[in-house]
Amino acid sequence: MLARFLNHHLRPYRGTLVLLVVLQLVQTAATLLLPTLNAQIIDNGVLLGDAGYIWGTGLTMLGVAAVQILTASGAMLLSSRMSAGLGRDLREKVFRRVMTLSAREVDQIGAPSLITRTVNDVGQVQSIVLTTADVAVSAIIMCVGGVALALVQDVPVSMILIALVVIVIAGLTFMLQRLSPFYKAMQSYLDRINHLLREQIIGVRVIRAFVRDQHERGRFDATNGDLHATSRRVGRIMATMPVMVMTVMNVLTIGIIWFSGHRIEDGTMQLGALLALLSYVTLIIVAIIMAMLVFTEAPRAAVSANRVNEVLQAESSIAKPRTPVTKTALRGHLELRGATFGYPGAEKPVLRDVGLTARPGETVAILGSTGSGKSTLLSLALRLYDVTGGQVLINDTDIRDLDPQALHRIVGYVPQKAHLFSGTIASNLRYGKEDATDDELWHALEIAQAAEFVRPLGLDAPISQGGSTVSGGQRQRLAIARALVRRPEIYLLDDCFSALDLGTEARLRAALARELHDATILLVTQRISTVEAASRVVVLEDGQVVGSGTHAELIGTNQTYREIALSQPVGGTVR
Ligand SMILES: Nc1ncnc2c1ncn2[C@@H]1O[C@H](COP(=O)(O)OP(=O)(O)OP(=O)(O)O)[C@@H](O)[C@H]1O
Repeated sequence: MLARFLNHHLRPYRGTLVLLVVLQLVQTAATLLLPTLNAQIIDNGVLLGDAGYIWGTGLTMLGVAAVQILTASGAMLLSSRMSAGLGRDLREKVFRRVMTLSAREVDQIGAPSLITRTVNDVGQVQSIVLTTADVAVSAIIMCVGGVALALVQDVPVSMILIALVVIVIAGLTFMLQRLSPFYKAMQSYLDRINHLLREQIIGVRVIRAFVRDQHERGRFDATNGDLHATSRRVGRIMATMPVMVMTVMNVLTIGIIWFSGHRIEDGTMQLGALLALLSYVTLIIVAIIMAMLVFTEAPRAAVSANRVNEVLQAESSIAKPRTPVTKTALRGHLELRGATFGYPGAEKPVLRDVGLTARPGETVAILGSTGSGKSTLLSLALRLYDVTGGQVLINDTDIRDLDPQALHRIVGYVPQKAHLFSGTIASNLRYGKEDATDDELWHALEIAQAAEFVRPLGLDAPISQGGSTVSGGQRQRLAIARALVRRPEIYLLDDCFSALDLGTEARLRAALARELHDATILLVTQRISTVEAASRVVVLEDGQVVGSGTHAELIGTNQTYREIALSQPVGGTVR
Protein backbone atom coordinates (compact mmCIF):
# COMPACT_ATOMS: atom_id res chain seq x y z
CA MET A 1 0.00 0.00 0.00
CA LEU A 2 2.71 2.47 1.05
CA ALA A 3 4.80 1.67 -2.05
CA ARG A 4 1.79 2.14 -4.36
CA PHE A 5 0.83 5.36 -2.62
CA LEU A 6 4.34 6.79 -2.90
CA ASN A 7 4.75 5.59 -6.46
CA HIS A 8 1.64 7.59 -7.37
CA HIS A 9 2.33 10.76 -5.42
CA LEU A 10 6.08 10.92 -6.14
CA ARG A 11 5.44 10.93 -9.90
CA PRO A 12 6.34 14.65 -10.27
CA TYR A 13 9.65 13.91 -8.52
CA ARG A 14 10.81 11.02 -10.73
CA GLY A 15 13.74 13.05 -12.15
CA THR A 16 14.85 14.04 -8.64
CA LEU A 17 14.53 10.40 -7.53
CA VAL A 18 16.75 9.12 -10.36
CA LEU A 19 19.39 11.79 -9.62
CA LEU A 20 19.18 10.95 -5.92
CA VAL A 21 19.73 7.22 -6.51
CA VAL A 22 22.73 8.04 -8.76
CA LEU A 23 24.23 10.26 -6.05
CA GLN A 24 23.61 7.60 -3.39
CA LEU A 25 25.20 4.97 -5.66
CA VAL A 26 28.33 7.09 -6.13
CA GLN A 27 28.41 7.95 -2.44
CA THR A 28 28.06 4.31 -1.37
CA ALA A 29 30.56 3.09 -3.98
CA ALA A 30 33.05 5.63 -2.60
CA THR A 31 32.40 4.44 0.96
CA LEU A 32 32.86 0.81 -0.07
CA LEU A 33 35.98 1.52 -2.10
CA LEU A 34 37.85 2.91 0.89
CA PRO A 35 38.28 -0.47 2.73
CA THR A 36 39.44 -2.11 -0.53
CA LEU A 37 42.05 0.66 -1.03
CA ASN A 38 43.00 0.28 2.64
CA ALA A 39 43.49 -3.48 2.15
CA GLN A 40 45.69 -2.78 -0.88
CA ILE A 41 47.83 -0.27 1.08
CA ILE A 42 48.42 -2.93 3.77
CA ASP A 43 49.07 -5.87 1.43
CA ASN A 44 51.04 -4.03 -1.29
CA GLY A 45 52.41 -0.96 0.56
CA VAL A 46 52.92 -1.55 4.31
CA LEU A 47 53.79 -5.29 4.17
CA LEU A 48 56.11 -4.80 1.14
CA GLY A 49 57.53 -1.45 2.44
CA ASP A 50 56.57 0.42 -0.79
CA ALA A 51 56.28 4.13 0.26
CA GLY A 52 55.39 5.27 -3.31
CA TYR A 53 52.44 2.85 -3.40
CA ILE A 54 51.30 4.09 0.05
CA TRP A 55 51.41 7.77 -1.11
CA GLY A 56 49.68 7.11 -4.43
CA THR A 57 46.88 5.00 -2.94
CA GLY A 58 46.59 7.41 0.03
CA LEU A 59 45.95 10.34 -2.34
CA THR A 60 43.40 8.27 -4.27
CA MET A 61 41.66 7.57 -0.95
CA LEU A 62 41.53 11.33 -0.23
CA GLY A 63 39.92 11.97 -3.63
CA VAL A 64 37.39 9.15 -3.06
CA ALA A 65 36.56 10.59 0.39
CA ALA A 66 35.94 14.05 -1.18
CA VAL A 67 33.55 12.51 -3.75
CA GLN A 68 31.79 10.67 -0.93
CA ILE A 69 31.23 13.88 1.06
CA LEU A 70 29.99 15.90 -1.92
CA THR A 71 27.58 13.24 -3.18
CA ALA A 72 26.26 12.60 0.36
CA SER A 73 25.42 16.26 0.93
CA GLY A 74 23.91 16.56 -2.59
CA ALA A 75 21.69 13.52 -1.89
CA MET A 76 20.60 15.01 1.43
CA LEU A 77 19.65 18.30 -0.24
CA LEU A 78 17.59 16.50 -2.91
CA SER A 79 15.84 14.23 -0.41
CA SER A 80 14.83 17.11 1.87
CA ARG A 81 13.52 19.08 -1.13
CA MET A 82 11.58 16.09 -2.42
CA SER A 83 10.01 15.21 0.94
CA ALA A 84 9.06 18.84 1.67
CA GLY A 85 7.50 19.06 -1.81
CA LEU A 86 5.57 15.83 -1.27
CA GLY A 87 4.29 17.08 2.11
CA ARG A 88 3.09 20.32 0.53
CA ASP A 89 1.40 18.46 -2.37
CA LEU A 90 -0.38 15.98 -0.08
CA ARG A 91 -1.64 18.68 2.31
CA GLU A 92 -2.94 20.63 -0.68
CA LYS A 93 -4.63 17.57 -2.21
CA VAL A 94 -6.26 16.59 1.10
CA PHE A 95 -7.41 20.16 1.75
CA ARG A 96 -8.90 20.47 -1.75
CA ARG A 97 -10.67 17.14 -1.42
CA VAL A 98 -12.09 18.04 2.00
CA MET A 99 -13.46 21.27 0.50
CA THR A 100 -15.41 19.22 -2.06
CA LEU A 101 -16.89 16.81 0.50
CA SER A 102 -20.47 17.19 1.61
CA ALA A 103 -21.53 17.56 5.24
CA ARG A 104 -22.32 13.81 5.19
CA GLU A 105 -18.69 12.70 4.54
CA VAL A 106 -17.30 15.32 6.94
CA ASP A 107 -19.67 13.96 9.62
CA GLN A 108 -18.59 10.40 8.80
CA ILE A 109 -14.80 10.93 8.97
CA GLY A 110 -15.05 13.61 11.65
CA ALA A 111 -13.44 17.06 11.69
CA PRO A 112 -10.71 16.16 14.26
CA SER A 113 -9.69 13.13 12.21
CA LEU A 114 -9.53 15.25 9.05
CA ILE A 115 -7.18 17.64 10.85
CA THR A 116 -4.96 14.80 12.15
CA ARG A 117 -4.86 13.30 8.66
CA THR A 118 -3.92 16.60 7.02
CA VAL A 119 -1.21 17.48 9.53
CA ASN A 120 0.08 14.41 11.37
CA ASP A 121 -0.48 11.64 8.81
CA VAL A 122 0.95 13.67 5.96
CA GLY A 123 3.89 14.45 8.27
CA GLN A 124 4.50 10.71 8.82
CA VAL A 125 4.53 10.03 5.08
CA GLN A 126 6.81 13.02 4.49
CA SER A 127 9.18 11.79 7.20
CA ILE A 128 9.46 8.25 5.79
CA VAL A 129 10.23 9.66 2.33
CA LEU A 130 12.97 11.88 3.78
CA THR A 131 14.62 9.10 5.80
CA THR A 132 14.23 6.50 3.03
CA ALA A 133 15.80 8.79 0.43
CA ASP A 134 18.46 9.93 2.85
CA VAL A 135 19.36 6.74 4.66
CA ALA A 136 17.55 3.62 3.47
CA VAL A 137 18.54 3.94 -0.22
CA SER A 138 22.24 4.18 0.61
CA ALA A 139 21.85 1.47 3.27
CA ILE A 140 20.39 -0.97 0.74
CA ILE A 141 23.10 -0.11 -1.81
CA MET A 142 25.68 -0.49 0.95
CA CYS A 143 24.38 -3.96 1.91
CA VAL A 144 24.29 -5.24 -1.68
CA GLY A 145 27.64 -3.60 -2.56
CA GLY A 146 29.25 -4.77 0.70
CA VAL A 147 28.22 -8.38 0.05
CA ALA A 148 29.44 -8.14 -3.58
CA LEU A 149 32.84 -6.76 -2.54
CA ALA A 150 33.11 -9.34 0.24
CA LEU A 151 32.55 -12.03 -2.43
CA VAL A 152 35.44 -10.55 -4.41
CA GLN A 153 37.69 -10.79 -1.34
CA ASP A 154 36.78 -14.35 -0.34
CA VAL A 155 33.82 -16.50 -1.44
CA PRO A 156 33.59 -19.08 1.42
CA VAL A 157 33.79 -16.44 4.18
CA SER A 158 31.23 -14.26 2.34
CA MET A 159 28.74 -17.16 2.40
CA ILE A 160 28.58 -16.88 6.21
CA LEU A 161 27.95 -13.14 5.77
CA ILE A 162 25.12 -13.66 3.24
CA ALA A 163 23.39 -16.31 5.38
CA LEU A 164 23.37 -14.09 8.44
CA VAL A 165 22.22 -10.97 6.55
CA VAL A 166 19.24 -13.01 5.24
CA ILE A 167 18.41 -14.15 8.81
CA VAL A 168 18.52 -10.54 10.10
CA ILE A 169 16.30 -9.24 7.28
CA ALA A 170 13.74 -12.06 7.81
CA GLY A 171 13.67 -11.36 11.58
CA LEU A 172 13.18 -7.62 11.02
CA THR A 173 10.37 -8.16 8.52
CA PHE A 174 8.55 -10.38 11.01
CA MET A 175 8.83 -7.75 13.74
CA LEU A 176 7.72 -4.88 11.49
CA GLN A 177 4.58 -6.81 10.58
CA ARG A 178 3.76 -7.12 14.27
CA LEU A 179 4.01 -3.33 14.69
CA SER A 180 1.36 -2.39 12.12
CA PRO A 181 -1.79 -2.85 14.30
CA PHE A 182 -0.21 -0.82 17.10
CA TYR A 183 0.50 2.06 14.75
CA LYS A 184 -3.10 1.93 13.52
CA ALA A 185 -4.30 2.21 17.11
CA MET A 186 -1.87 5.06 17.81
CA GLN A 187 -3.21 7.14 14.92
CA SER A 188 -6.80 6.68 16.09
CA TYR A 189 -5.79 7.68 19.65
CA LEU A 190 -4.27 10.80 18.12
CA ASP A 191 -7.63 11.48 16.40
CA ARG A 192 -9.36 11.10 19.73
CA ILE A 193 -6.91 13.41 21.51
CA ASN A 194 -7.46 16.00 18.81
CA HIS A 195 -11.24 15.58 19.20
CA LEU A 196 -11.07 15.96 22.99
CA LEU A 197 -8.75 18.95 22.82
CA ARG A 198 -11.05 20.77 20.40
CA GLU A 199 -14.10 19.98 22.47
CA GLN A 200 -12.45 21.01 25.72
CA ILE A 201 -10.85 24.21 24.41
CA ILE A 202 -14.10 25.34 22.75
CA GLY A 203 -16.15 24.37 25.79
CA VAL A 204 -13.74 25.75 28.40
CA ARG A 205 -16.31 28.21 29.82
CA VAL A 206 -18.91 25.47 30.31
CA ILE A 207 -16.28 23.23 31.92
CA ARG A 208 -15.36 26.02 34.38
CA ALA A 209 -18.99 26.94 35.04
CA PHE A 210 -19.90 23.34 35.88
CA VAL A 211 -16.59 22.73 37.69
CA ARG A 212 -15.91 19.71 35.46
CA ASP A 213 -12.14 20.27 35.15
CA GLN A 214 -11.43 17.03 37.00
CA HIS A 215 -13.84 15.04 34.85
CA GLU A 216 -12.43 16.47 31.61
CA ARG A 217 -8.86 15.88 32.80
CA GLY A 218 -9.88 12.25 33.43
CA ARG A 219 -11.26 11.88 29.89
CA PHE A 220 -8.13 13.38 28.41
CA ASP A 221 -5.80 11.32 30.62
CA ALA A 222 -7.59 8.09 29.69
CA THR A 223 -6.96 8.56 25.96
CA ASN A 224 -3.50 9.99 26.53
CA GLY A 225 -2.78 6.93 28.70
CA ASP A 226 -3.96 4.58 25.92
CA LEU A 227 -1.64 6.33 23.47
CA HIS A 228 1.21 6.11 25.95
CA ALA A 229 0.60 2.40 26.64
CA THR A 230 0.51 1.58 22.91
CA SER A 231 3.68 3.62 22.29
CA ARG A 232 5.39 1.66 25.09
CA ARG A 233 4.38 -1.65 23.51
CA VAL A 234 5.80 -0.44 20.20
CA GLY A 235 8.94 0.65 22.03
CA ARG A 236 9.31 -2.81 23.62
CA ILE A 237 9.12 -4.54 20.24
CA MET A 238 11.54 -2.05 18.75
CA ALA A 239 13.97 -2.50 21.63
CA THR A 240 14.38 -6.19 20.72
CA MET A 241 15.54 -5.27 17.20
CA PRO A 242 19.03 -3.89 17.99
CA VAL A 243 19.53 -6.86 20.37
CA MET A 244 18.81 -9.28 17.54
CA VAL A 245 20.85 -7.38 14.95
CA MET A 246 23.84 -6.85 17.21
CA THR A 247 23.86 -10.48 18.47
CA VAL A 248 23.74 -11.85 14.94
CA MET A 249 26.38 -9.45 13.72
CA ASN A 250 28.74 -10.09 16.64
CA VAL A 251 28.41 -13.86 16.12
CA LEU A 252 29.13 -13.18 12.45
CA THR A 253 32.29 -11.19 13.24
CA ILE A 254 33.60 -13.91 15.54
CA GLY A 255 32.77 -16.55 12.91
CA ILE A 256 34.57 -14.62 10.17
CA ILE A 257 37.68 -14.04 12.32
CA TRP A 258 37.78 -17.71 13.37
CA PHE A 259 37.19 -19.07 9.86
CA SER A 260 39.56 -16.54 8.19
CA GLY A 261 42.27 -17.26 10.80
CA HIS A 262 42.37 -20.87 9.62
CA ARG A 263 42.41 -19.83 5.97
CA ILE A 264 45.26 -17.32 6.52
CA GLU A 265 47.16 -20.07 8.34
CA ASP A 266 46.59 -22.34 5.31
CA GLY A 267 47.84 -19.52 3.05
CA THR A 268 44.54 -19.48 1.10
CA MET A 269 43.67 -15.97 2.29
CA GLN A 270 45.62 -12.73 2.88
CA LEU A 271 45.59 -10.52 6.01
CA GLY A 272 44.42 -7.50 3.96
CA ALA A 273 41.37 -9.50 2.80
CA LEU A 274 40.43 -10.26 6.41
CA LEU A 275 40.72 -6.57 7.34
CA ALA A 276 38.64 -5.59 4.29
CA LEU A 277 36.02 -8.24 5.16
CA LEU A 278 35.79 -6.96 8.75
CA SER A 279 35.35 -3.40 7.40
CA TYR A 280 32.51 -4.62 5.15
CA VAL A 281 30.88 -6.38 8.09
CA THR A 282 31.00 -3.09 10.05
CA LEU A 283 29.58 -1.15 7.09
CA ILE A 284 26.83 -3.74 6.58
CA ILE A 285 25.97 -3.69 10.31
CA VAL A 286 25.75 0.11 10.25
CA ALA A 287 23.67 -0.02 7.04
CA ILE A 288 21.26 -2.58 8.48
CA ILE A 289 20.85 -0.58 11.70
CA MET A 290 20.22 2.60 9.71
CA ALA A 291 17.74 0.84 7.43
CA MET A 292 16.11 -0.70 10.47
CA LEU A 293 15.58 2.75 12.02
CA VAL A 294 13.85 3.84 8.84
CA PHE A 295 11.83 0.68 8.33
CA THR A 296 10.52 0.62 11.89
CA GLU A 297 8.68 3.80 10.87
CA ALA A 298 7.37 2.14 7.69
CA PRO A 299 4.31 0.42 9.25
CA ARG A 300 3.29 3.72 10.84
CA ALA A 301 3.76 5.56 7.56
CA ALA A 302 1.74 2.82 5.80
CA VAL A 303 -1.14 3.36 8.24
CA SER A 304 -0.87 7.12 7.69
CA ALA A 305 -0.74 6.73 3.89
CA ASN A 306 -3.89 4.64 4.11
CA ARG A 307 -5.67 7.28 6.18
CA VAL A 308 -4.62 10.05 3.79
CA ASN A 309 -5.72 7.91 0.86
CA GLU A 310 -9.16 7.38 2.42
CA VAL A 311 -9.71 11.14 2.32
CA LEU A 312 -8.32 11.47 -1.21
CA GLN A 313 -10.59 8.67 -2.43
CA ALA A 314 -13.70 9.94 -0.61
CA GLU A 315 -16.40 10.96 -3.04
CA SER A 316 -18.90 13.63 -2.19
CA SER A 317 -22.43 12.26 -1.89
CA ILE A 318 -23.53 15.56 -3.47
CA ALA A 319 -23.14 14.52 -7.09
CA LYS A 320 -22.22 17.19 -9.63
CA PRO A 321 -24.98 17.80 -12.19
CA ARG A 322 -24.28 16.18 -15.58
CA THR A 323 -25.50 19.21 -17.50
CA PRO A 324 -25.46 21.99 -14.92
CA VAL A 325 -28.02 24.75 -15.26
CA THR A 326 -26.19 28.06 -14.87
CA LYS A 327 -29.03 30.48 -15.64
CA THR A 328 -32.67 30.28 -14.67
CA ALA A 329 -35.60 32.16 -16.19
CA LEU A 330 -37.24 32.78 -12.81
CA ARG A 331 -35.79 34.66 -9.82
CA GLY A 332 -36.20 34.05 -6.10
CA HIS A 333 -38.49 31.01 -6.27
CA LEU A 334 -37.96 28.26 -3.71
CA GLU A 335 -40.08 25.14 -3.49
CA LEU A 336 -39.87 21.92 -1.51
CA ARG A 337 -42.01 19.24 -3.15
CA GLY A 338 -42.63 16.14 -1.02
CA ALA A 339 -39.11 16.53 0.40
CA THR A 340 -37.99 13.63 2.59
CA PHE A 341 -34.61 13.30 4.26
CA GLY A 342 -32.91 11.04 6.79
CA TYR A 343 -29.41 11.40 8.26
CA PRO A 344 -27.13 8.42 7.53
CA GLY A 345 -27.62 5.69 10.12
CA ALA A 346 -30.76 7.31 11.55
CA GLU A 347 -33.73 5.02 12.14
CA LYS A 348 -36.36 7.30 10.61
CA PRO A 349 -36.32 10.34 8.33
CA VAL A 350 -35.94 13.77 9.95
CA LEU A 351 -38.20 15.37 7.31
CA ARG A 352 -41.14 13.63 5.69
CA ASP A 353 -43.05 14.73 2.62
CA VAL A 354 -42.43 18.44 3.27
CA GLY A 355 -44.01 20.86 0.83
CA LEU A 356 -43.61 24.63 0.87
CA THR A 357 -43.23 27.48 -1.57
CA ALA A 358 -41.62 30.89 -1.18
CA ARG A 359 -41.74 33.59 -3.87
CA PRO A 360 -40.03 36.98 -4.32
CA GLY A 361 -41.29 39.54 -1.80
CA GLU A 362 -42.46 36.83 0.60
CA THR A 363 -41.14 36.04 4.05
CA VAL A 364 -41.99 32.46 4.92
CA ALA A 365 -41.40 31.67 8.56
CA ILE A 366 -40.75 28.10 9.69
CA LEU A 367 -41.84 27.51 13.22
CA GLY A 368 -41.62 24.31 15.18
CA SER A 369 -40.46 22.84 18.42
CA THR A 370 -36.80 22.12 18.93
CA GLY A 371 -35.55 19.15 16.91
CA SER A 372 -38.53 19.27 14.52
CA GLY A 373 -36.19 19.55 11.51
CA LYS A 374 -36.11 23.31 10.78
CA SER A 375 -32.32 23.64 10.33
CA THR A 376 -32.25 20.42 8.33
CA LEU A 377 -34.84 21.92 5.96
CA LEU A 378 -32.53 24.89 5.30
CA SER A 379 -29.59 22.49 4.77
CA LEU A 380 -31.58 20.88 1.96
CA ALA A 381 -32.23 24.27 0.33
CA LEU A 382 -28.46 24.95 0.52
CA ARG A 383 -27.75 21.46 -0.84
CA LEU A 384 -25.54 20.58 2.10
CA TYR A 385 -27.44 17.29 1.88
CA ASP A 386 -29.52 15.81 -0.93
CA VAL A 387 -33.12 14.81 -0.33
CA THR A 388 -33.71 11.07 -0.05
CA GLY A 389 -37.18 11.55 -1.54
CA GLY A 390 -39.07 14.34 -3.32
CA GLN A 391 -37.44 17.47 -4.69
CA VAL A 392 -36.05 20.88 -3.82
CA LEU A 393 -36.60 23.35 -6.65
CA ILE A 394 -34.97 26.74 -7.05
CA ASN A 395 -36.37 28.95 -9.77
CA ASP A 396 -38.25 25.88 -11.05
CA THR A 397 -35.02 23.89 -11.48
CA ASP A 398 -34.24 20.82 -9.39
CA ILE A 399 -31.42 21.91 -7.09
CA ARG A 400 -29.46 18.78 -8.14
CA ASP A 401 -29.32 20.11 -11.71
CA LEU A 402 -28.20 23.61 -10.73
CA ASP A 403 -24.58 24.58 -11.17
CA PRO A 404 -23.18 24.77 -7.58
CA GLN A 405 -21.75 28.25 -8.25
CA ALA A 406 -25.13 29.46 -9.52
CA LEU A 407 -26.88 27.94 -6.50
CA HIS A 408 -24.59 29.73 -4.07
CA ARG A 409 -25.04 32.98 -5.98
CA ILE A 410 -28.81 32.71 -5.65
CA VAL A 411 -28.95 31.62 -2.02
CA GLY A 412 -27.65 33.57 0.99
CA TYR A 413 -27.41 31.88 4.39
CA VAL A 414 -27.17 33.04 7.97
CA PRO A 415 -26.48 30.03 10.22
CA GLN A 416 -27.99 29.39 13.61
CA LYS A 417 -24.52 29.50 15.16
CA ALA A 418 -22.95 32.57 13.57
CA HIS A 419 -19.41 31.71 12.53
CA LEU A 420 -16.82 34.35 11.68
CA PHE A 421 -13.34 33.77 10.27
CA SER A 422 -10.12 35.16 11.67
CA GLY A 423 -9.31 38.47 9.98
CA THR A 424 -11.10 41.78 10.21
CA ILE A 425 -14.73 42.89 10.23
CA ALA A 426 -14.27 43.98 6.60
CA SER A 427 -12.71 40.66 5.48
CA ASN A 428 -15.65 38.81 7.04
CA LEU A 429 -18.24 41.05 5.41
CA ARG A 430 -16.53 40.66 2.03
CA TYR A 431 -16.50 36.87 2.40
CA GLY A 432 -19.18 36.43 -0.27
CA LYS A 433 -18.35 39.50 -2.39
CA GLU A 434 -14.68 40.35 -2.46
CA ASP A 435 -15.11 43.57 -4.44
CA ALA A 436 -17.75 45.10 -2.15
CA THR A 437 -17.03 48.79 -1.44
CA ASP A 438 -16.80 50.24 2.06
CA ASP A 439 -20.12 52.01 1.40
CA GLU A 440 -21.78 48.69 0.64
CA LEU A 441 -20.36 47.23 3.87
CA TRP A 442 -21.64 50.17 5.94
CA HIS A 443 -25.05 49.94 4.27
CA ALA A 444 -25.28 46.22 5.18
CA LEU A 445 -24.14 47.00 8.72
CA GLU A 446 -26.82 49.71 9.05
CA ILE A 447 -29.57 47.28 8.05
CA ALA A 448 -28.19 44.54 10.30
CA GLN A 449 -28.21 47.04 13.22
CA ALA A 450 -24.47 46.51 13.57
CA ALA A 451 -23.18 49.92 12.40
CA GLU A 452 -23.48 51.37 15.89
CA PHE A 453 -21.01 48.96 17.49
CA VAL A 454 -18.73 48.70 14.44
CA ARG A 455 -18.29 52.49 14.01
CA PRO A 456 -16.03 53.05 17.04
CA LEU A 457 -13.97 49.97 16.12
CA GLY A 458 -13.71 50.58 12.37
CA LEU A 459 -14.04 48.09 9.52
CA ASP A 460 -10.46 46.95 10.02
CA ALA A 461 -11.01 45.87 13.63
CA PRO A 462 -9.60 42.37 14.11
CA ILE A 463 -11.85 39.35 14.48
CA SER A 464 -10.46 36.21 16.07
CA GLN A 465 -11.10 32.64 14.88
CA GLY A 466 -14.80 31.81 15.15
CA GLY A 467 -15.55 35.40 16.17
CA SER A 468 -14.87 34.88 19.86
CA THR A 469 -13.87 38.53 20.38
CA VAL A 470 -17.40 39.82 19.71
CA SER A 471 -20.54 39.04 21.67
CA GLY A 472 -23.10 36.46 20.49
CA GLY A 473 -25.57 39.18 19.42
CA GLN A 474 -22.85 41.17 17.62
CA ARG A 475 -21.69 38.00 15.88
CA GLN A 476 -25.23 37.30 14.68
CA ARG A 477 -25.60 40.84 13.31
CA LEU A 478 -22.24 40.62 11.51
CA ALA A 479 -23.31 37.28 10.00
CA ILE A 480 -26.56 38.90 8.79
CA ALA A 481 -24.59 41.83 7.33
CA ARG A 482 -22.27 39.35 5.56
CA ALA A 483 -25.27 37.75 3.82
CA LEU A 484 -26.73 41.16 2.94
CA VAL A 485 -23.52 42.33 1.23
CA ARG A 486 -23.93 39.56 -1.37
CA ARG A 487 -27.52 40.55 -2.19
CA PRO A 488 -28.73 37.04 -3.10
CA GLU A 489 -32.22 36.31 -4.42
CA ILE A 490 -33.16 33.98 -1.57
CA TYR A 491 -32.22 34.44 2.10
CA LEU A 492 -32.14 31.46 4.44
CA LEU A 493 -32.11 32.83 7.99
CA ASP A 494 -31.70 30.13 10.63
CA ASP A 495 -32.93 31.44 13.96
CA CYS A 496 -30.43 34.26 13.60
CA PHE A 497 -32.25 36.80 15.81
CA SER A 498 -32.12 34.55 18.87
CA ALA A 499 -29.32 36.48 20.62
CA LEU A 500 -30.90 39.91 19.96
CA ASP A 501 -33.09 41.77 22.39
CA LEU A 502 -36.67 42.29 21.18
CA GLY A 503 -36.13 46.01 20.41
CA THR A 504 -33.05 45.38 18.23
CA GLU A 505 -34.82 42.48 16.55
CA ALA A 506 -37.85 44.64 15.73
CA ARG A 507 -35.65 47.39 14.23
CA LEU A 508 -33.68 44.80 12.26
CA ARG A 509 -36.83 43.14 10.90
CA ALA A 510 -38.25 46.54 9.88
CA ALA A 511 -34.98 47.42 8.09
CA LEU A 512 -34.91 44.03 6.37
CA ALA A 513 -38.52 44.44 5.24
CA ARG A 514 -37.67 47.83 3.67
CA GLU A 515 -34.41 46.68 2.08
CA LEU A 516 -35.40 43.18 0.94
CA HIS A 517 -38.94 43.93 -0.24
CA ASP A 518 -38.36 42.04 -3.51
CA ALA A 519 -36.25 39.18 -2.05
CA THR A 520 -37.42 35.78 -0.85
CA ILE A 521 -36.86 35.04 2.82
CA LEU A 522 -37.11 31.69 4.54
CA LEU A 523 -36.90 32.39 8.22
CA VAL A 524 -36.50 29.74 10.90
CA THR A 525 -37.53 30.93 14.32
CA GLN A 526 -38.95 29.89 17.65
CA ARG A 527 -40.39 33.32 18.47
CA ILE A 528 -44.03 34.13 17.72
CA SER A 529 -43.17 37.86 17.70
CA THR A 530 -40.83 37.17 14.78
CA VAL A 531 -43.40 35.32 12.67
CA GLU A 532 -46.28 37.77 13.13
CA ALA A 533 -45.14 39.92 10.23
CA ALA A 534 -44.31 36.97 7.93
CA SER A 535 -46.33 36.49 4.74
CA ARG A 536 -46.87 32.89 5.73
CA VAL A 537 -45.93 30.57 8.56
CA VAL A 538 -45.18 26.89 8.04
CA VAL A 539 -45.52 24.85 11.21
CA LEU A 540 -43.26 21.81 11.48
CA GLU A 541 -43.79 19.00 13.93
CA ASP A 542 -41.64 15.90 14.06
CA GLY A 543 -40.41 16.52 10.50
CA GLN A 544 -43.83 17.05 8.96
CA VAL A 545 -45.75 20.17 7.96
CA VAL A 546 -48.77 20.35 10.26
CA GLY A 547 -49.99 23.79 9.30
CA SER A 548 -49.49 26.69 6.95
CA GLY A 549 -51.01 30.15 6.88
CA THR A 550 -50.77 33.61 8.41
CA HIS A 551 -50.45 34.22 12.13
CA ALA A 552 -54.11 35.23 12.29
CA GLU A 553 -55.25 32.06 10.49
CA LEU A 554 -53.08 29.67 12.46
CA ILE A 555 -53.74 31.04 15.93
CA GLY A 556 -57.37 30.05 15.61
CA THR A 557 -57.03 26.77 13.72
CA ASN A 558 -53.68 25.12 14.41
CA GLN A 559 -53.22 23.32 17.71
CA THR A 560 -49.38 23.17 17.56
CA TYR A 561 -49.12 26.86 16.64
CA ARG A 562 -51.53 27.85 19.41
CA GLU A 563 -49.52 25.86 21.97
CA ILE A 564 -46.27 27.53 20.94
CA ALA A 565 -47.93 30.96 20.86
CA LEU A 566 -49.56 30.55 24.26
CA SER A 567 -46.27 29.47 25.82
CA GLN A 568 -44.60 32.77 24.92
CA PRO A 569 -45.04 35.92 27.03
CA VAL A 570 -45.57 39.18 25.19
CA GLY A 571 -45.11 42.53 26.96
CA GLY A 572 -45.23 40.79 30.32
CA THR A 573 -48.50 38.91 29.63
CA VAL A 574 -49.09 35.49 28.26
CA ARG A 575 -51.19 35.23 25.09
N1 LIG B 1 -25.63 15.91 11.42
C1 LIG B 1 -26.62 15.21 11.97
N2 LIG B 1 -26.54 13.86 12.02
C2 LIG B 1 -27.53 13.13 12.56
N3 LIG B 1 -28.68 13.65 13.06
C3 LIG B 1 -28.81 14.97 13.03
C4 LIG B 1 -27.80 15.84 12.50
N4 LIG B 1 -28.22 17.11 12.60
C5 LIG B 1 -29.44 17.06 13.18
N5 LIG B 1 -29.81 15.80 13.44
C6 LIG B 1 -31.06 15.34 14.05
O1 LIG B 1 -32.12 15.79 13.21
C7 LIG B 1 -33.21 16.26 13.97
C8 LIG B 1 -33.60 17.67 13.50
O2 LIG B 1 -32.51 18.53 13.76
P1 LIG B 1 -32.59 20.08 13.34
O3 LIG B 1 -31.32 20.71 13.74
O4 LIG B 1 -32.99 20.17 11.92
O5 LIG B 1 -33.79 20.57 14.26
P2 LIG B 1 -34.28 22.07 14.53
O6 LIG B 1 -35.76 22.04 14.36
O7 LIG B 1 -33.54 23.04 13.72
O8 LIG B 1 -33.92 22.20 16.06
P3 LIG B 1 -33.57 23.55 16.89
O9 LIG B 1 -34.79 24.41 16.90
O10 LIG B 1 -33.26 23.02 18.23
O11 LIG B 1 -32.42 24.18 16.22
C9 LIG B 1 -32.79 16.22 15.43
O12 LIG B 1 -33.39 15.11 16.02
C10 LIG B 1 -31.30 16.01 15.39
O13 LIG B 1 -30.88 15.16 16.42
